[in-house]
Amino acid sequence: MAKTRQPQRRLLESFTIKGPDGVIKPGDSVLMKAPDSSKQPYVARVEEIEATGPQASQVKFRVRWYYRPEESIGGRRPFHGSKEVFLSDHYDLQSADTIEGKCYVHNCRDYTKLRSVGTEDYFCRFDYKSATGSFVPDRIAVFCKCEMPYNPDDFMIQCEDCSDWFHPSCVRMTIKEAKKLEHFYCESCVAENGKRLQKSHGATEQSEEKIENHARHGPYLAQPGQAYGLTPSVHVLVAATRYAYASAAYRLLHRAHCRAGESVTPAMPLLLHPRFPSSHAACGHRAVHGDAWALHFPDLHGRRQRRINVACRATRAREAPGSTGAAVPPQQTAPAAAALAKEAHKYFDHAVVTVRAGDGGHGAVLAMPASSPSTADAPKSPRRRSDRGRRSGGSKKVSYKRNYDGSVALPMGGHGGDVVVYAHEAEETLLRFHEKARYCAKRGGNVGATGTLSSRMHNGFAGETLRIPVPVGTVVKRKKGAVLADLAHPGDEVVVARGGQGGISLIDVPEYRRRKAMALSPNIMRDASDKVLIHGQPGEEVSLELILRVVADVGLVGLPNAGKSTLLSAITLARPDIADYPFTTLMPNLGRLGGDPTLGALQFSSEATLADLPGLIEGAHLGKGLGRNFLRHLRRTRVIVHVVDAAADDPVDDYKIVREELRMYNPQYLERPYVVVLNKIDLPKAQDRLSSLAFEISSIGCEGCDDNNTSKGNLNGNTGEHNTSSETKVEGGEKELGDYPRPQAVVGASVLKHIGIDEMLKEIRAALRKCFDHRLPEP
Ligand SMILES: Nc1nc2c(ncn2[C@@H]2O[C@H](COP(=O)(O)OP(=O)(O)OP(=O)(O)O)[C@@H](O)[C@H]2O)c(=O)[nH]1
Ligand SMILES: [Mg+2]
Repeated sequence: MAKTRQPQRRLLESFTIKGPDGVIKPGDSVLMKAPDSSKQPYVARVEEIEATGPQASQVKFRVRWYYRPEESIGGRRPFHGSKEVFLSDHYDLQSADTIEGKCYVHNCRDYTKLRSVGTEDYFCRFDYKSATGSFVPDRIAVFCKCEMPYNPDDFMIQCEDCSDWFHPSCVRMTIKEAKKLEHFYCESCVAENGKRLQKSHGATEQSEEKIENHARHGPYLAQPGQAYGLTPSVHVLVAATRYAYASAAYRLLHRAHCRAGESVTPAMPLLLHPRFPSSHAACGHRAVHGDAWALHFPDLHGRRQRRINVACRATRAREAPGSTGAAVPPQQTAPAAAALAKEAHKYFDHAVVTVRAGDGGHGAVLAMPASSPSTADAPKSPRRRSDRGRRSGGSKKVSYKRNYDGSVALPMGGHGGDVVVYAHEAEETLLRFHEKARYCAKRGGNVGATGTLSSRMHNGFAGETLRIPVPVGTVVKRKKGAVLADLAHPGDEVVVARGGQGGISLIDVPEYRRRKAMALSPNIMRDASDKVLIHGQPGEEVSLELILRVVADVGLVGLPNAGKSTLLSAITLARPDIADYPFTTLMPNLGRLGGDPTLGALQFSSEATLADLPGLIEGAHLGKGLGRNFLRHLRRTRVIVHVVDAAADDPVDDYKIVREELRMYNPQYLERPYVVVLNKIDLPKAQDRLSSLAFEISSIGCEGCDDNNTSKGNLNGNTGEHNTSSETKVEGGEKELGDYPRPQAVVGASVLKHIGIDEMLKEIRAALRKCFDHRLPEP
């Protein structure tokens, strides 16, 4: 039998087809006719050109197919571009007749730089394994807060600060609006802005630090007329970033030395408290808008005198009254004013924060694995013929996790993290919430985005709950809304924002396999609108108001310098600042009073927490001095202790001033049991008039009306209070001071010299016991 000779095969360097740019070489990309003319042509890369004869029909192309997203297992995903193709490991031999023309497959970066994208332009960023449906690389960088891989078809905007990219819809903008933007800053950069503003003053930071150090190591008594020369730029910076500092100092000056009509002069001594810069000292104080003035004080070692020119919310420059050149030039005050307007007051007991729970993680569109029995039903297409054998090889039944009803349990995106606020004993103030006012919990994890359904597939991990500690006694409420919780005890907590639910996963199956797949799971992807199901739900975002009410049984009140802090330090282990100038105490100090050993423990044990409040002055209820900010802290106290300086000019008047301020702020404070301590009786002036003072004070008030005072009063800290959203002043009661109960006791003491302490403690404990008595149910 004659042998048939195989035609000799030779490789060509190029082959020319009809049309412009018709020379095709190995490595070029080509479009190849689909068997169905209504379909898009296939894209392939030419590997070799071989010819078995001179005719065109005898030329064959060895090609490597590019897959379109629709043709891949798992199908098109939201981040796939319309011109995206994947370079597969699927090789084929195709006749030269099937080539339609040349095309260009760019890498992703070059593609995004194209000025115009023609019909023959494509891009490729993944290699694709057609047998398993896996991609190389299997992970790519994600952008935007929705954590989507980049889709070149989607318009995105870039934050000028952090350089992150965002979809306009994810930052609540339309594409049109986004295109109009000249500058864009993302939310987190805007929130950080305050800090950045300060950092931008790098050149002057050192001077500022010195000033802060100086203030921290005070107090200092400045000498008049001496100046420390800071450059003009520094003093503007001081005005811009140290508002609390400046205005607090100003207030002291004003309080101590200025009467109506007088103005601040540089000849006045000035006291600076170490805690001014970081404390709430300036809260409630409103220096005259546009005022500029000079502060004089020695440096840390007392060697040099410094002068800082400051402007308080200076919208216009004006010469400091009687100052030695303290006027702030207008061109320098303008930026300062802008910065000042942005700077918030720093209340230690009030803060507004925004919290955002984590978004739910995304589910995924999963493909049935190749080993699924239904794969055998795939239609026969010329280009898939070559790898059919490989894919249908495994007919082993795959076991999946199943729900109770027998359907396949598909993995879900992780739940977004909740936000919880809880009371923690280690926290003392809300000051840190002025530094950082936005808190975000973590989002849930996504289900593997390029996954194929397998029995080992897990749910996305749940976002961690964000737990925010606040001081015990903090009231958490929605901003301008309802109270969510009163965290009065350590460990109390409230969930303020709930994380979003994770998205579900879907099985993506072609039409011909759908019926079988439906039997497997109810989550069969039908159309593009199902995307919503796979996206995790957004986490809640709420603005919260945090209001701290000190939790104390006994409140110490009195004029500045009366000796409240000294009293606290004498009977508890607390060590508050004590000094012979007004407003030494700027924040309430707490101390724990031990139980009375003679009483035994349990309910009549007189263990109690004492709060030493900053000094009250006349007009405190209207915001004068520091007092009004702290009157709210009496809300939870059961007993009030009035500390009166018995050596003062008019102690009775001092006592009445404080009582009147309490009445004007909240008349119910006057209904609580109270003890008056006539302090400083070690001084001869006080000793001489002690008995007359005690008589006079104990006769202020009505007899007999104190029997029911504790029941009306706030025994548990809330009863009968005006429980409004913020601390509301109860305007003027009908009653006069004389209509309220008399003191439980008036005791003379010298807390400094430890005279009369025992008697004073006995009276305080008796008053506390009285409260407990009223709390007990009737026998
Ligand atoms: N002689 C005498 N001086 C006292 C006595 N108690 C307090 N002082 C002095 O009074 C001054 C003021 O004391 P503080 O305890 O700081 O007064 P305060 O009421 O807490 O003052 P503010 O915090 O400013 O409201 C200090 O110099 C104390 O030494 C006392 O019993 N006798
Ligand atoms: Mg004090």
